[in-house]
Amino acid sequence: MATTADKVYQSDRGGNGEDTEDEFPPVVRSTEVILTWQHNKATSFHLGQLKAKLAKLKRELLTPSSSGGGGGTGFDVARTGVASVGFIGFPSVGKSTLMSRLTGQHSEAAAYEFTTLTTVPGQVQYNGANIQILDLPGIIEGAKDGKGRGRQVIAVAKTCHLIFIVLDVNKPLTDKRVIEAELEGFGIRVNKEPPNIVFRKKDKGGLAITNTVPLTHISHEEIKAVMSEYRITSADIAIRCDATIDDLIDVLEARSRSYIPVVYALNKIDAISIEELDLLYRIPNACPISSEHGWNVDELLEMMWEKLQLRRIYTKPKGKQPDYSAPVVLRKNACTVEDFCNAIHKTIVEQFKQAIVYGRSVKHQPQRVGLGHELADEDISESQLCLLF
Ligand SMILES: Nc1nc2c(ncn2[C@@H]2O[C@H](COP(=O)(O)OP(=O)(O)OP(=O)(O)O)[C@@H](O)[C@H]2O)c(=O)[nH]1
Ligand SMILES: [K+]
Ligand SMILES: [Mg+2]
Repeated sequence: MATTADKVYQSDRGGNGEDTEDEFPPVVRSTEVILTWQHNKATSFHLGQLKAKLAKLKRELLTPSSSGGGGGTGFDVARTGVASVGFIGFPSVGKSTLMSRLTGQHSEAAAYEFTTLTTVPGQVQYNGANIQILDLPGIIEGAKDGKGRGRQVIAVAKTCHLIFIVLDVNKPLTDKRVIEAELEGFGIRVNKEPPNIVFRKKDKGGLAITNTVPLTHISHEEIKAVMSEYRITSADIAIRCDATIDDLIDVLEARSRSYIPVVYALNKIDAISIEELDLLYRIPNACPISSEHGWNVDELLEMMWEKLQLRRIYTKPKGKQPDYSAPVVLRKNACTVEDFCNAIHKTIVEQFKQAIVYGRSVKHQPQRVGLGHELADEDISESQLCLLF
């Protein structure tokens, strides 16, 4: 009796010169399909399980208690301002030179590696907002795994609202990918939104997996494998994006993930040609600069402002013009009228009834709004006295 392999062999040889496709018996072809499918199913399950295992191990490695000093405590500094920006990069790319240039705060810069040995904080005022800048020691490849003091350095960056990845344009562009991988390995997600997956654990009822878009990267088998690795037997999993296994794991590991915007500061452009500079401008989220000469740092600050997505709220004394010189600056995820009140004084909310707001967040100019109302950038709110009526 001819085996499948025999038939494939015969078929490959093309029989009597006839069309190969026609000679292939339909029954064998469907067996082939099933075999491949079963193989993939097993592989998928395995892959899902392995990825989940790996993610769990990594998390344990990054938890300070089990890692022997993996936390950022040693390098952390007191936070000031409405947002903080951390500098990450290989040694001697010019982080400290940039720090001194942006903030006026001196941070030792020199031609030898590891000049900076601890976090150096500074501050920049931009659009009326105080923004903290953190110059950090250089990291090397393998930092996330404990090489050098990289883990403490990346742990500080993980608590920042924005990261500047500083790169030396005279070095290979592959350095960009290496640094990104270091951050990713530490649970930082670079210029990414959390995956659109709603996960709800339940006491019973098994796994209910739904998807609103076709899934091209992940099968239900893989999802089940990941869940089994996490010992989750009952849950609602609503997938609303073309998710990968890694996305699913990111949702399960949400507490150890930080979604942080990144700007690539491509430094030392004074050492390259105009043609090379042209190429650098094509890199997304990048800003070519020369820290030493102060070239294009204005554009870098503009990008910083854009990425931080801060909102300026101007106060307006009743019957007078708004005070445009000193806005109350709020972050996008904390910009309600309540946040605004708390930014002025904690006791305001207790007596609050309504606020009078002018600007893009309201339909009518002005409009009376409650504590939950979200304010937009450059809104005007009548002063605290008028909040109470
Ligand atoms: N040509 C040129 N050299 C620069 C520029 N910025 C910094 N440098 C030089 O690069 C060297 C390293 O600068 P640092 O600011 O100490 O670099 P760093 O990234 O803070 O280094 P570590 O703290 O050791 O990680 C110094 O010799 C600087 O003068 C620049 O824009 N152009
Ligand atoms: K240096
Ligand atoms: Mg330095």
